[in-house]
Amino acid sequence: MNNLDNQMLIIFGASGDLTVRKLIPALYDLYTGNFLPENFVVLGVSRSNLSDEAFREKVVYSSDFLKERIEKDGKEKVESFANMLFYEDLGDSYDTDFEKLSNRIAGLDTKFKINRNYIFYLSIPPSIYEVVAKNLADQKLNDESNGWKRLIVEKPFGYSLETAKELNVGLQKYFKETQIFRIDHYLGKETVQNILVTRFSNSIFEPLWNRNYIRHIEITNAESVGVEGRGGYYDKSGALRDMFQNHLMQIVSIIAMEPPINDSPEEIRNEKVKALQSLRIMNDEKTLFENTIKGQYLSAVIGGNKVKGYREEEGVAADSTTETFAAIKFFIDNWRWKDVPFYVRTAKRMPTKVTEVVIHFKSPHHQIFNEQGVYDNDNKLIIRIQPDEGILMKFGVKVPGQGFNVESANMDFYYSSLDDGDIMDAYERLLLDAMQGDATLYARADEVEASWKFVDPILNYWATSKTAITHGYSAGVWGPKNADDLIDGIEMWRNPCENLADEPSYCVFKKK
Ligand SMILES: NC(=O)C1=CN([C@@H]2O[C@H](COP(=O)(O)OP(=O)(O)OC[C@H]3O[C@@H](n4cnc5c(N)ncnc54)[C@H](OP(=O)(O)O)[C@@H]3O)[C@@H](O)[C@H]2O)C=CC1
Ligand SMILES: O=C1O[C@H](COP(=O)(O)O)[C@@H](O)[C@H](O)[C@H]1O
Repeated sequence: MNNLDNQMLIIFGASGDLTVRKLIPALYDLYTGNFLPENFVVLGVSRSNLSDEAFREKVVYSSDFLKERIEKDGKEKVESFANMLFYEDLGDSYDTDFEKLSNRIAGLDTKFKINRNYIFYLSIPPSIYEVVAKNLADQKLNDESNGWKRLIVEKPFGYSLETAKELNVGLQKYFKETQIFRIDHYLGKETVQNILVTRFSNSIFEPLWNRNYIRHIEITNAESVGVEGRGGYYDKSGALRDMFQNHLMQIVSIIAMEPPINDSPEEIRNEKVKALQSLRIMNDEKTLFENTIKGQYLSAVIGGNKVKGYREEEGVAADSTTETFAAIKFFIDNWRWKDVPFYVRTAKRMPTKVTEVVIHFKSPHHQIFNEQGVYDNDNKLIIRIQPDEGILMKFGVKVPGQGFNVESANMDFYYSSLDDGDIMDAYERLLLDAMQGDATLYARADEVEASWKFVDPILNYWATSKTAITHGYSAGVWGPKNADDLIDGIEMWRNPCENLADEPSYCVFKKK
């Protein structure tokens, strides 16, 4: 048990996929890890008609996502967790019944001495975020004069700059910005947070972290899966909205930010937003044509199995031009990053699941030694966000023997090598932070808007211009060939696993 305030987590959309697959397992792990407050209640809310018992059955006892943990922990532990869960239905519409909901919350509050500390988690379609915020406010459930109130909002946060702004205004009518927690689960990943520590607690990195020493920065987010039954949603979204605008822009902001004066949520987010506000907006057709590539996966046979092409997926239009691959080259116009290209790509149906940031350092000003083998004359710092979380440093060493020949060597750190190397799941970490009132790892309104401001012109260009071609790529390769043209005159994308001897841990798919 820890010293968190007693509190209630009210999940809207409690019958949905996210609750079952992510939120309840994260809460279960917080419970078994003794992270929850002494008195803690979860109230699930949806339109479906469920009793408390039926809700517990659905999200705990018959959960595929808890199966292993439940088997390990035994009946008693599971029951005591399940007994914290309650359910209330809201009828057919989220427009009514909030008085009934408010009464239920008050009843549970009194019974479990919750002291009116509430987190409302919106795990519902974004179209009703504002309605729920309003209805909560009508019931004074936003009022912090007695107990604190927090509102967690799921992605997508808007569909464009305009809709994101509208949503911010809509929510801020009822909740103060300090009460609003916009979740981005990439910020909950240990390795994303570790970028801050790597940069700002090591005097060997930060002095080099600028245009004087860094040649370019590359970020790859690859998934081997396709749209996995989410074709209907994905076809209206695409890779740029689904991954780039939020998760990858968050990583960019942490890589690019200036040192904050301390580690408070506001200071860290102040610096992140400044980096996002310095993104060079691409407004003309020529720049957009030359710096953005979109692609869509085609059917292929992978490991003897036929994999569907994107347009054959359920819920996807037969003539869809929605991108499942996006690669963007861009610049950050500030003192630190002048003329340093950032190359960022994200895609589904790639050879493996991997997310990594590669800092490519410049070559020494004057090279006096011979190169040998694969040594390509520059140092690389590779931050493995997932899987095999860790950091790989590539540097030149002398080849043993006569002369001064140089080859590339690795210094490789794996989180799993730490004694306490167990990594908290992102949702577990983010829920715990919200329970503590720590918004560092949540996106602020201005960050979201700055990111949309950069992404909007790309989306508009892709949606309207004849020059914005959707390039096909076979499922299971590293995207369309054209994406290599983005990296001009330097080298190709660093496709992980091309040199197996170099990075064996990454590359299970190749070793099979
Ligand atoms: N699933 C995931 O992995 C991820 C989801 N998200 C976001 O989380 C949120 C929830 O996602 P997910 O659980 O997958 O969604 P689901 O489609 O599973 O639905 C979530 C809940 O919303 C309720 N609901 C659906 N339509 C309406 C409606 N028109 N009015 C009121 N309630 C409705 C459903 O319950 P009922 O019909 O009983 O009311 C259900 O409980 C979304 O905003 C999504 O974008 C973000 C990242 C990942
Ligand atoms: O938000 C999303 O993220 C997942 C990828 O998350 P990860 O933690 O497994 O890297 C992605 O599959 C999904 O399309 C997107 O909506």
